[in-house]
Amino acid sequence: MRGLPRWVLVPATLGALFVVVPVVAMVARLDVSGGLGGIWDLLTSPTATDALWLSVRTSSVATVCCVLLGAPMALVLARTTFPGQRVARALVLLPLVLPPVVGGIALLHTFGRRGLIGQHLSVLGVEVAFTTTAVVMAQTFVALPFLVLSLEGSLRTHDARYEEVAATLGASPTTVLRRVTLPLVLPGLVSGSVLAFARALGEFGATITFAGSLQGVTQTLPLEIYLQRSADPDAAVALSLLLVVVALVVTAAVHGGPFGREERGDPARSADPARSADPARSADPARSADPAREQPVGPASAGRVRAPSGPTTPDPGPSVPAPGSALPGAPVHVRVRLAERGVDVDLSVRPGEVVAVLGPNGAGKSTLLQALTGLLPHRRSTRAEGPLPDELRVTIDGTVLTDTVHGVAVPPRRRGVGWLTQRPLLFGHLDAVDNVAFGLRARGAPRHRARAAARELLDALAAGDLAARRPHEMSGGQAQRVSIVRALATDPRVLLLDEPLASLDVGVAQQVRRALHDAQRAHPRTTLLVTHDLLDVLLLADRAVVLDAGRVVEDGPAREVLTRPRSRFAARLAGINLLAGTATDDGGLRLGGHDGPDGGAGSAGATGIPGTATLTGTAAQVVAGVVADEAGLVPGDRAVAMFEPRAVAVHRDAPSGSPRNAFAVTITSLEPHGQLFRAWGEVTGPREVRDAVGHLAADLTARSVADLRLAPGERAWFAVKAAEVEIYGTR
Ligand SMILES: Nc1ncnc2c1ncn2[C@@H]1O[C@H](COP(=O)(O)OP(=O)(O)OP(=O)(O)O)[C@@H](O)[C@H]1O
Repeated sequence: MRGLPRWVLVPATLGALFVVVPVVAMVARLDVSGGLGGIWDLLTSPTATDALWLSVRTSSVATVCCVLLGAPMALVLARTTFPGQRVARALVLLPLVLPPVVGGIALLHTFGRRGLIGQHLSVLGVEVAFTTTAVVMAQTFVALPFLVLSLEGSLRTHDARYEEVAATLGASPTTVLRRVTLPLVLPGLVSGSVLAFARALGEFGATITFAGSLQGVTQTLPLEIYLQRSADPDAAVALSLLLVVVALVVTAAVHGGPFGREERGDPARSADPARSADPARSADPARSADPAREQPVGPASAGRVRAPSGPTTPDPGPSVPAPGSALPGAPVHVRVRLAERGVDVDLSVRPGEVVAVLGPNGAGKSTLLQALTGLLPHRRSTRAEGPLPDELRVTIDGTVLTDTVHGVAVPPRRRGVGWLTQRPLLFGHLDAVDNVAFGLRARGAPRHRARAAARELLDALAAGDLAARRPHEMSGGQAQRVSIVRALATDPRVLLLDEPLASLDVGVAQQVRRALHDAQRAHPRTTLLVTHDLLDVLLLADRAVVLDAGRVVEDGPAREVLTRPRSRFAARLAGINLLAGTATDDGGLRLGGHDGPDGGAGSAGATGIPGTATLTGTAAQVVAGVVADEAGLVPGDRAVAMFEPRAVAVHRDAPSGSPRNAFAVTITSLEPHGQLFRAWGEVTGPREVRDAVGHLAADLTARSVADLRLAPGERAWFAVKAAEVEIYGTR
């Protein structure tokens, strides 16, 4: 009863009684005066055994027909979209709402001697109506929706990305269906089959209408019960009981068996690091951007790593070159212009380069990666769409993999692109070895060789102890490590990492980061890494690209982007305050005046005192600072002013005295930051100033927080000396 209100028991009990009492009443009605022998004679009479045997046979065949027809129907309904899909689903489920007798009439008009199809079959000497085949057809007609509904529901609750990952590992659509989709939804398929069998077993109306009632041919148990009702009511009750027992045995056997507990083999619920996730951690870059929270990763095990086998020759032998003797990865060029998603990005990546793709939610990072995997739904673009039609173009190592203008679309399995997501997406019905071997087998390697190679790779990447474990027996971090090995096993030319550490605890993330770091050192691959974590950028990336609103707003060497950010997102990630504006003629920064650091609007009037202005948050727009030597700024150039949170002094009242840059703020959050507290304040004042400054961070001691009585929602002033402000150009 945990979590449930007690009153629920009342309707639940009533419902159970509503089902059970009539069955009990029927049993009570049984005439046992002549002893059990009399009942036994009734049940074993030739008509009864014929009917039972026919029912079991036809229901079994009908169930097989339901699986053969219904499983593809469920797949199409759950995994595709097409015009009229709702109508199609309604039609498929029609037999659920139709009285069975109507179904029988419909079948008769289709397959009867003078029916739509039956008349042609008749010519060929094939009669369907009033045969055992007609019984199976009637049962299939009424039972099919049960299987489709059950399986479609199961498919929809399972993440389709398991199948997408399998495709990127090299599996053909049929292999994905056979080795991933069906095992994934097997419990749903079995439940659907049981439902279909039970429905077929009890079928009456359609059968009697379409197949008639001929003993041994079409007279199933429900028909026999109906006929006995007037001839011998006791026999009808005994046979009814028999039907109940058969239905109960079948249902109990399946539900109590290996498929009864769905979660046992359900990878969607296993090894999901999201279980231990701290959502706030990945949502706010500033929170995770604290290098003090983790120790740097060392290349300790890089030299031990051995190479994964090639995609078509899964020989587990070759060693990876020592770190430094970089195998050049493949050069990548990707162009994504999708009006629907507001994304317009053109990116080239050098061979072996690791590019961190940064940006706020909805910036277009996943879209960029999807374009590379070949999983982004698209259609061929035409010039008729306008001057800038949607366009996807992907080349890897000079080979065009996607080109919507020329209609090129190489499927994910032939791209040589490895894809790692936030969830490990390990296949729950396979152990770690078989998960890693999956890609090799999909490329034709014999099972024993693929497994041997997988074992060696797991050992090489320090995950050998997990070899025999299924995903639900692993922690989130262990599953993610196995997932990395699986992605590397097919030796992808390009590796796409879509926040693979985002849901992991700090310590676990460190292990997984180490695994990635070691693998990259041992065998450099061209890599795109989507992350919100400063450490990922610092330790894994050569270059950082910042996206905002579907555009590249910053692109440069990773360390430079973090130490000299030009976009607000990168500044926030790096824990730096960044203000955008234009250079003044005396070394200051006039806020706003151009599109802002991330392309946002902003234009400030020039009423401040250049160079030494105090920002009141209401009227002044010029920030005083020190212009970087190499900036070479001329007045009017786009520029940013940068200062560290620890350089910010916090006051409750407007500061006076020496000239300072001062900002009126409303405190939005306070969070621990190492030994200090970091206060975030939203700048108040005219829109131009708010656009140019946004949020500012200030670091202060716990004592200062207490003395100032700072709390979210309180007003305060953030002040920074001009000497602490660095000004440099943005283009
Ligand atoms: N299937 C889709 N159909 C239509 N638009 C989509 C779809 N998926 C994403 N978008 C839109 O495309 C834009 C880019 O989304 P995308 O998922 O690439 O962003 P992201 O940077 O990866 O965000 P996040 O950090 O939240 O994952 C967003 O405006 C989003 O709403």
